[in-house]
Amino acid sequence: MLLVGLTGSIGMGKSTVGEMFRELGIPVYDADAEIHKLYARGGAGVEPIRAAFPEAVVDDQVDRQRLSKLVVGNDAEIERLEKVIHPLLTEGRAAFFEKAEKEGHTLVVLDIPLIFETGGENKVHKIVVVSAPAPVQRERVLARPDMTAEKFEAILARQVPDAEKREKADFVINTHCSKEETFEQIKALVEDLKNA
Ligand SMILES: CC(C)(COP(=O)(O)OP(=O)(O)OC[C@H]1O[C@@H](n2cnc3c(N)ncnc32)[C@H](O)[C@@H]1O)[C@@H](O)C(=O)NCCC(=O)NCCS
Ligand SMILES: Nc1ncnc2c1ncn2[C@@H]1O[C@H](COP(=O)(O)OP(=O)(O)OP(=O)(O)O)[C@@H](O)[C@H]1O
Repeated sequence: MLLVGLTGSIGMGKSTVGEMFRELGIPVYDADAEIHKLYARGGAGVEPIRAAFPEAVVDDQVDRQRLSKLVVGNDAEIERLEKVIHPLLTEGRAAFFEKAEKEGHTLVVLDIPLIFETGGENKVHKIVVVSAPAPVQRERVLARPDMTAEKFEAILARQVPDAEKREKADFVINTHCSKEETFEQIKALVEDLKNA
């Protein structure tokens, strides 16, 4: 089974492109959605996080904002968090692969926002990076509710730069165009990958 990593910096169109793969019948594993499930009330991550970061759990669920304040920008604390979360993610991913294999899929997509930042690039066969010019990215992100220029700059500063992602990619999807045009790029890419 061919494992394709999908990534891109904030606002570049990763979620939109992930949906396009799904529309074409390709199973997509969404790392961020899995983390949300782990952190929700009753999720498998709540008690392990409570043990490691007691202040991050409120009302029996993980408060991402609080957790973020405790770990983001502190390498040692991020590492401590990853030691708790990554084994749980690995379990869920194994279940995803098993299901896809049973259903006869030969190609799956893993939507992993921080694939380069977390060393995930060695765990997939091909990497697709979604990209658009910086001013387009900025305009998209600043249009979101609760977003400020400061917040955007802080997130950008912690992500591997777009230029470096593009360099490391096997395929770059341009999202500075209509969604129809992006969908055409995805259809062509899927044909290429299936014939690879
Ligand atoms: C730290 C958490 C709570 C922050 O959540 P929040 O919703 O506030 O923001 P988001 O997820 O977009 O992350 C914001 C920024 O935090 C930094 N960051 C988050 N996780 C990591 C990490 N594992 N390594 C390095 N930087 C990280 C990045 O700079 C990122 O851009 C969350 O990202 C988390 O639980 N991360 C641990 C799980 C993980 O390794 N995720 C990576 C994707 S698979
Ligand atoms: N051709 C295109 N392809 C993809 N997205 C597009 C395109 N044209 C406009 N957009 C818009 O750009 C925005 C990209 O948002 P999306 O949530 O897909 O990005 P993301 O990379 O997943 O962001 P984040 O990293 O914050 O999760 C959306 O509002 C989408 O409608």
